[in-house]
Amino acid sequence: MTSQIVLKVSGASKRFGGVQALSEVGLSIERGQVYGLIGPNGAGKTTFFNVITGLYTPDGGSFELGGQAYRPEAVHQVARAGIARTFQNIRLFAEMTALENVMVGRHVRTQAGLLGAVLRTKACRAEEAAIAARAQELLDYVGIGRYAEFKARTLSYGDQRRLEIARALATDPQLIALDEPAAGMNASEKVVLRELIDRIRKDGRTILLIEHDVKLVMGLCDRVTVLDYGKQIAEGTPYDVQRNEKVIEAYLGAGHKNH
Ligand SMILES: Nc1ncnc2c1ncn2[C@@H]1O[C@H](COP(=O)(O)OP(=O)(O)OP(=O)(O)O)[C@@H](O)[C@H]1O
Repeated sequence: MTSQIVLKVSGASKRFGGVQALSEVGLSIERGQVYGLIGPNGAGKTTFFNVITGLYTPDGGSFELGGQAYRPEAVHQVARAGIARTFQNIRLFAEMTALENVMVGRHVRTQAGLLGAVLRTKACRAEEAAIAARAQELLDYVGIGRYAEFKARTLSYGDQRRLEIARALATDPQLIALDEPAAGMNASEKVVLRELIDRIRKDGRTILLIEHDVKLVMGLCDRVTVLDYGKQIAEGTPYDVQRNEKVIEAYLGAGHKNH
């Protein structure tokens, strides 16, 4: 039976010199949930993402994905284990087309070896065609299918963010981690983004989200963890955390620049 808990993290810690960026942070995300990670600037949200996706080596903690222990030691291992992510500062291949960007994501899940690719074997060509077809489907799914042949850098900001989501979906992840997907979007782009995240959830995916737009978080998330100075100060439904005194203090307290 597949586990109902997609991601389980306990005691995740990470220190940078004198800064305890993460201090014993733990959370469990159930299949089909949209889970929010919020907190003021410098709270440790990006560090948490970087730790679970293998970009930073944690100082401590245990990590399970789909009921299996995994060690977040390298980005490609984590991608294979089943976490895909987007970045706060969009990271696309600017000179490649939208379709090619998504095809790169899909290659995580394919078999053809380097030799096959070089020799252009029949099996390899068939696989490549299937990858392209699936990539086009994903571009259609996120609403930018008509830009398949456009270079990534020529797309609008909102469309580049959608392209990153399509690329993440291409790896068929157990968990999709979105790092500030609404950053820099205007109000109408946010509405479309919200619909897209809702659709991804309805289609059975599980989503972890860092987001500063409180309205978006409160409207979309099933549960929320709040970090402050690397510590987890609250966990619960959006309704509950909004009323939590520690959370109110963290956002309103001195020393933080609020969004
Ligand atoms: N690579 C690094 N080297 C040194 N310190 C770092 C590094 N990454 C993060 N930090 C520090 O760790 C703390 C947490 O930073 P982090 O970026 O995780 O916060 P955040 O919640 O994502 O903030 P923001 O909302 O501004 O993106 C901060 O004090 C930051 O300066």
